[in-house]
Amino acid sequence: MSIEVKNITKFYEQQKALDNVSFSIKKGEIVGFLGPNGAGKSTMMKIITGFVNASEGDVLVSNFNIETTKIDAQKNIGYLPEHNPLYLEMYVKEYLLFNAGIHKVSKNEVDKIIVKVGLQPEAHKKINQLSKGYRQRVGLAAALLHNPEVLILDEPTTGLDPNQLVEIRNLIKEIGKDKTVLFSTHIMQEVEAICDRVILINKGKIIADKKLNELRGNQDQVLEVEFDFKIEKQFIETIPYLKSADNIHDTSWLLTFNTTKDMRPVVFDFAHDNGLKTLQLNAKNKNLESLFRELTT
Ligand SMILES: Nc1ncnc2c1ncn2[C@@H]1O[C@H](COP(=O)(O)OP(=O)(O)OP(=O)(O)O)[C@@H](O)[C@H]1O
Repeated sequence: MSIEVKNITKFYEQQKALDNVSFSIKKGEIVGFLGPNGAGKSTMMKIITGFVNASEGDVLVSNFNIETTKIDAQKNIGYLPEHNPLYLEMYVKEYLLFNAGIHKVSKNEVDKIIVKVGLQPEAHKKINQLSKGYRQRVGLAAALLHNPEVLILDEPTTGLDPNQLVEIRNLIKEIGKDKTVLFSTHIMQEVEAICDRVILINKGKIIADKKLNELRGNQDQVLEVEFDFKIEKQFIETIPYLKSADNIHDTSWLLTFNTTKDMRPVVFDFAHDNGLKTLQLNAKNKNLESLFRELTT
């Protein structure tokens, strides 16, 4: 395992920010850490990276305990904190060389990282002359310099315009091909765009830890269908996998199925075989965004 979080609880004085949180992330996974404001995402990331101590529990990064073997653990971690603290008066390359010095990384590596994160066009500028998207690239470059196995990115896309957003998401996806990545966000679409697993946290507790397709697969399938004639409910109930059928009005029905199989062709054939015409047939499934809202409110 690249990251193992075992029964972490964190108190800030009386307030419990994390409540017995456990999860593990395998080498090479990109995991979205999703939750509303104040859920405990940043606190969890600060504990994983060793900047804050837990009140209870243990974290291992690349098998090193973050509290008892902090230096070894931190060698394996690249961290982009929430507000990406950069020295704004420094030139991009100067800043990265400064970081390279701290990690005892060669100048050569700095040039490679600049190319990797697409900073070449802006590398000659001062950091305070850069757009937010390019500042994020500088933060990412600094996090990647010592070639860590694990990347912890705290809301890396917050405040970016739509173009920069797509660029940074693609970059994270690209970097994630050979790193373990945990990144936080409160945007479900972002998780869908970048990763295949999501850990959902709310009020300090993990409320879901699933592959995205499992999350989707757990949902009932809901179809809204309109026929050209009024029919009896018991007639509709002969359709397989039907969980419930609600008559919205005269000839329109809301059908809920308990299967992942696409039921639209089945409903269409049912109508055809029984001399009915299908005037409308729409999938009404909740998207993951509304599922997230349901789980966290
Ligand atoms: N240093 C601190 N002292 C006291 N309370 C804190 C401290 N840092 C965080 N908290 C509290 O702990 C809870 C979790 O905060 P945290 O920043 O971890 O949430 P988050 O999920 O990262 O939120 P956001 O999405 O808004 O960044 C919040 O109620 C917050 O007010």
